[in-house]
Amino acid sequence: MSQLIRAPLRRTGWLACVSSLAPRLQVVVAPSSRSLALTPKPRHYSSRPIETPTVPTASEARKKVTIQTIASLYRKKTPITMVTAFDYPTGILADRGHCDICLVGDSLAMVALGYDSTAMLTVHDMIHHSNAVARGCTKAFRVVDMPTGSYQISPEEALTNAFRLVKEGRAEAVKVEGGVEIADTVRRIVQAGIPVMGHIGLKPQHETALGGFKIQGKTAKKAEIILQDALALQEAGCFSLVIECVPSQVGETITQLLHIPTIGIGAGAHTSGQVLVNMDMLGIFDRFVPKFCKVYGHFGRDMAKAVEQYCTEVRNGQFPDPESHSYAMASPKEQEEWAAIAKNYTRNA
Ligand SMILES: Nc1nc(=O)c2c([nH]1)NC[C@@H]1CN(c3ccc(C(=O)N[C@@H](CCC(=O)O)C(=O)O)cc3)CN21
Ligand SMILES: CC(C)C(=O)C(=O)O
Repeated sequence: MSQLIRAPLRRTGWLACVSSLAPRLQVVVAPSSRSLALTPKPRHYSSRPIETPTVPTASEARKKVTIQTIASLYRKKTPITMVTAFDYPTGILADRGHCDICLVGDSLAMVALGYDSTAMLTVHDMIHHSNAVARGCTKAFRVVDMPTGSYQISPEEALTNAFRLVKEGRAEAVKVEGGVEIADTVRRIVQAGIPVMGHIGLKPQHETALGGFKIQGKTAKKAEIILQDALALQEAGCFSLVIECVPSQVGETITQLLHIPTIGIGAGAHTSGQVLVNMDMLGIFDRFVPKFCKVYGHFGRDMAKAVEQYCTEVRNGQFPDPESHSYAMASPKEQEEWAAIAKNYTRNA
């Protein structure tokens, strides 16, 4: 036991979980080589635990969020929380933050891949990112954006691509932007058993047609078109709708007129839930910050500071520390022998 887990003095964070599992795994004494191969071996980490644990244990214990959980939160008028994720660590973050829904949004094109818009993303890109998120996010309900061009050609092609996101990308639901014009497509996907989230108001995939990321529904007539889109998507079977960048009154009234939950982003305080892009609310993406976004931490700045400090310490010899960040030979005797061996070698010019 002591050889397998060299218990550090401070057992915190993930290492605490690993070492607390170890005794249970250890009592399995393998009677044959076959079962030996099946016995899970505790992993040995010689690294120290991180100083500040990031795992509140209660979060690990929380139940899987399903589509019924979402419906139940909506019935109880409990605000529904959604945050975006695009890879393994941000998927973990969605779970540890106790988010109900984790959205693999196509905003990842801008915040994770550095594109100027979401237009260039492919189904393959979304599968790649969604899979990484699914490895980190196992509790929140995972919704994956269908990239532009993957659902507009025909309902058949949309269904094929939705199934790819489910089968290859482990999506639990897909999200599509649009209204009346995509209702048949939504119906087709829903009938095949894949939950669909709609997205109305500002549709970032229509950016060039709209002339930019602009507030939608500022006049009563334009707000009514958004309402009609909402009703068409509800009718087609969407389990929920994102409403983006509309006046609060529009977000509120549409929410009141629907019997499915609305998730707002820049749609005021009276939608059934809220969503933000992770890198915006963490203060990491700073190419632009939409007015609707609240920045909850300045991690971009802090991360840059940390990398800068590391470089400074390497340059001035402070890192690595000869004790805490370095390894020793097996014994002083081995060390002496190694020095003696090294003397037999000369440096090539
Ligand atoms: N980082 C990031 N955050 C997002 O929320 C986001 C993306 N990327 N990419 C895809 C879409 C684009 N979105 C955006 C982007 C910018 C604004 C924005 O700056 N809007 C103006 C409104 C201007 C007006 O019409 O008056 C604002 O001032 O908030 C809004 C939504 C939302 N999505
Ligand atoms: C802005 C949110 C709702 C989204 O669709 C995305 O992240 O792509």
